[in-house]
Amino acid sequence: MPDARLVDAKASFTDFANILDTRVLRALADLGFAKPTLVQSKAIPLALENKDILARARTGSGKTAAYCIPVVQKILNAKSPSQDGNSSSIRALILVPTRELSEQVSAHLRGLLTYCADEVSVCNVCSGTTNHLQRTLLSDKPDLVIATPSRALVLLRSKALSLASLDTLVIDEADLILSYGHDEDVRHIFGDNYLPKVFQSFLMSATMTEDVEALKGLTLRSPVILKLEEDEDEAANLTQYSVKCAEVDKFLLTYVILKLKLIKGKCILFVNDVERCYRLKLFLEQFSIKSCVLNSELPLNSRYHVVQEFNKGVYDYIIASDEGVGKSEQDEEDDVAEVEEEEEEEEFTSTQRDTNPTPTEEPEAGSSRKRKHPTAAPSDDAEASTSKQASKKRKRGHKDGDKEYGVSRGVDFVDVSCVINFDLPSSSRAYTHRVGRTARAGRTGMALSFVVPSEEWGKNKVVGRVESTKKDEKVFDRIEKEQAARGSKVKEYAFDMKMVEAFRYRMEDALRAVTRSSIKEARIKELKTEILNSDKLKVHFEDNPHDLEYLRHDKPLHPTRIQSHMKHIPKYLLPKIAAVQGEASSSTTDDPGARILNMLIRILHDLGLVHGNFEEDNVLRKFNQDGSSEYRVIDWLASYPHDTRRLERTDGDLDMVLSKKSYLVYKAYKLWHIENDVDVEFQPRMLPLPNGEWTLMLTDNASLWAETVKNFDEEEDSDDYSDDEGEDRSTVESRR
Ligand SMILES: Nc1ncnc2c1ncn2[C@@H]1O[C@H](COP(=O)(O)OP(=O)(O)OP(=O)(O)O)[C@@H](O)[C@H]1O
Repeated sequence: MPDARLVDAKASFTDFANILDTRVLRALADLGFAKPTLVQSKAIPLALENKDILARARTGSGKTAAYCIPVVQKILNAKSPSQDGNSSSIRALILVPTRELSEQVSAHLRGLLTYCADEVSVCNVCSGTTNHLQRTLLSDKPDLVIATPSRALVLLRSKALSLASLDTLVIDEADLILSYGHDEDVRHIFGDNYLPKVFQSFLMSATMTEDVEALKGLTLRSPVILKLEEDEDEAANLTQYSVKCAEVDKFLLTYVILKLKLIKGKCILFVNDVERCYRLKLFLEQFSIKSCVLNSELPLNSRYHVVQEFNKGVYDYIIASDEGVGKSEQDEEDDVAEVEEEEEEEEFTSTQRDTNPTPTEEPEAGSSRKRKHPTAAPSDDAEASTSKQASKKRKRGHKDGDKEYGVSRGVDFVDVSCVINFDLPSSSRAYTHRVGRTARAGRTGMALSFVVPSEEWGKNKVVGRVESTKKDEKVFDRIEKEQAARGSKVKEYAFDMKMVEAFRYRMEDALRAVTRSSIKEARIKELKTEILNSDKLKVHFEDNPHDLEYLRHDKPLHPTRIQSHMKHIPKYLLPKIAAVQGEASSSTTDDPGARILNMLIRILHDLGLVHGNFEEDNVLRKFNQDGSSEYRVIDWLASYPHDTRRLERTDGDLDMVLSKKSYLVYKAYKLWHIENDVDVEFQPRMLPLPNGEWTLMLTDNASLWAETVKNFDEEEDSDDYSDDEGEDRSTVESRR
């Protein structure tokens, strides 16, 4: 459900019963769409009056349905018996900037068409199917085609796609479509006589940019402009922070944030290129922090699957790169700055200049009904500036990889708690879209951006010179200004650097292990795996969709040595548990609940004091990795009052008993871990030992537990609690 402030509280979809087909209304109800969002309630009736529409509404405001609903309805109207419109033709074209978005729009349309799929056919020509299949599908003249501009142009040129009967054209994410390098393609689509003279157009955009202005001139006639401005309150769901730090400190802070779970929930970490994706993934792997990568190199199916699974909650961390786009936008913003400078110079030298520029937002009612020809000569300064920038942009050409990849824009990531701009994007527009992946659908969210000060740039030998962060300060200035104009503030985040510093040694150790060759190796390995997943297994997964759950994208790549001790945070690095410090005073309390609680915290504390070699893998640390688990244990024990007696009884001999228990718990954990090669999410349980004591069990594996208990007698008298992984392994081997 989108943000309540974006929903039209006074309206309901049933209010549209006179203009929308009952099958569409039913599908909307199934999708859980009860009330339209503001952009939907405004756009749908106007669109069904055949008006051209330019809608500017913030990310996550429901723009997709705002155009999909009327487009579907128009097709149903056209095909209704009264219109005698059963002849097949392509009636609507939806242009999107990325293949990710084409998938998302298709999925939304599939939902909308649940009850009329026989009547309205849809073809997504970016879906990764073969050219041959696409041509066959298009020869059947689907009612609705979804494409990126470049894909559409290829098909138009080869005559596989004909738009002669087009009724509706939608350009979604209009502010992005040119920045994905589609500008030439768009100009050809509009300029090479592929489109009929009359059709209805929609331009949907999160921001109003010069690209949108350019498209507006190309495609809209007397449009209705829906501008759903954000006010301060609307932006309040998103809290934005920045940290000025050296390149290497980004790794340090990310390690601390993720390992200590300072952020709860799902997180997208944006980096600026593919290599950085793997560098960060391998770095986190050193600490057994699992993550998936998303970048333009990966096959479309894998990318799509990662997003789906992330949305379902299978993964917590995605490291995404949006390499191509920000660059061109940075150039564009730099160009604007350059052009502005040039103009300032001109202004300075020329007294002839018109000092009253025409207002940018004109009432549209009286404007010409003709669509502007794309090659028309620029008529004013603004267009001259635009064309200067456009020509600069064109000169730069495209990037390698899938230029139609893009996850920072438009993709509906669900329930993301935090966006970390590990690398600051290179434009303020890219920033807006990246942070728009959180605080969606009425939820709160946080964005944290690392900004490398110019005097720190290029100083670290291990991470080298990271070109993309060279202009961080300049870009950040723009970001701050743009956010301020939207009524939002990017606050400075103050980390407790004293606490963080303690982690530096480990961070540096991990960073050194992530060498260039290991990154290269990981990149190739991942690509191979994903291509295999994508192609060879595609058929299998189509037949057995449930098996997809076994296809994981967050497996460790392990091209570099993993140091097992890095997996855990040593006790001395952990923030102190407040209750332990206060135990003396609270132990005298009369409140039995508080006493139990206090004692348990003491026990957990003491569990951290097991003999020397256990330091690296002790149980308390494991608890602390999951910030809430000590409280889970406490909650659990509080609901078992009979344990209290036992614990009180053992209180006098606490150290001895707990050392033994710690050993068993540790042993169980180690065996489980080695056997399964997984990081277990522990659900602590209190279980009886053969000697009548109780201990914490950290695994649900019953046979493993039985094994541990069976060995208990043999080990009972042994003082050797040495941390010998070899011994653990052989125990596992012998059990096999
Ligand atoms: N009327 C509605 N009722 C309930 N949920 C809705 C409604 N409209 C849209 N949503 C949901 O809100 C989320 C955001 O919608 P959508 O992706 O269309 O936003 P958007 O404006 O296109 O955002 P962006 O600019 O980032 O692409 C989606 O999960 C969508 O299913």
